[in-house]
Amino acid sequence: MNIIFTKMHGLGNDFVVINGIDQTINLTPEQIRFMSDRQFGIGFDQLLLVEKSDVEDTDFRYRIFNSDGGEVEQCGNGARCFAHFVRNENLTDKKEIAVITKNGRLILNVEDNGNVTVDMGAPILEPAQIPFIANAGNEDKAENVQQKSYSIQINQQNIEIGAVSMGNPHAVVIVDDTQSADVEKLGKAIQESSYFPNSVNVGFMQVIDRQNIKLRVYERGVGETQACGTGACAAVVAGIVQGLLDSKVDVNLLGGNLSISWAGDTNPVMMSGPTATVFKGMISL
Ligand SMILES: N[C@@H](CCC[C@H](N)C(=O)O)C(=O)O
Repeated sequence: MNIIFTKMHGLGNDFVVINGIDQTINLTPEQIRFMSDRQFGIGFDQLLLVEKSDVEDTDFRYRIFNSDGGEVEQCGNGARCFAHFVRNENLTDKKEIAVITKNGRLILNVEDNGNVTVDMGAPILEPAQIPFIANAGNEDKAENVQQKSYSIQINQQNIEIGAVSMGNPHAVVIVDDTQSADVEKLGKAIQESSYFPNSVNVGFMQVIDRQNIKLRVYERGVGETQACGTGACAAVVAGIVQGLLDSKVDVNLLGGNLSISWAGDTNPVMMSGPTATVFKGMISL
């Protein structure tokens, strides 16, 4: 099988994007893992598959696979790349594009300056829906009820986290300095803990001031990436809930900056940022 793909990235979070409307694509997790390999394959953090939508008032279906081959609910940087991809492939000429993901509906807006603003929907803070088990392994502790932050036990240490779903699960740890944070060791330990039954993306946030944060993210199914769009949204939501941030925040990730805003409650989180197309290619499987 020959597959035509486009390599894209959003702030260095890189993707292989495949037009599954003009090509018949059925990939196994093994094939995705092979393609994601940076030595033996193409190399990417996520594979994005564009399909026709069977949902009313929605232009496309947008499927997301991590480099470990697992299909996931949401990808913020990917959504921005997706918007440019469907326009570049002449699949649409719309500037406002509605897509359905495993998690629900997203609205993408291609701005005149080329940036894409995504309505990421309202964040979910209710533990059971993230899913997050606040009292895992210690059922006599406080119940699994919504709090501003939670203390969890990781490697015999108490770690304070914010827990947020942006369609996919996120834990947010506040650190003094993202540069010296033990992103891989702590990220992996939180991911593997019984607090998050579906695993979790772990963000390490340094609050610079009320409108600026630095963020590194250890992603589920990938490891540390240069940027994570849903991670940026989750970190800003966690910071706002804890009273540390204003409603509009610049998020400085390893690969560059995203602008995130949230007016609280059931309002949607808005994410704005750039995308880039790197090359087009064909792979034979
Ligand atoms: N890089 C993404 C998130 C991709 C999915 C994530 N690794 C998960 O498993 O939930 C983004 O930009 O949001």
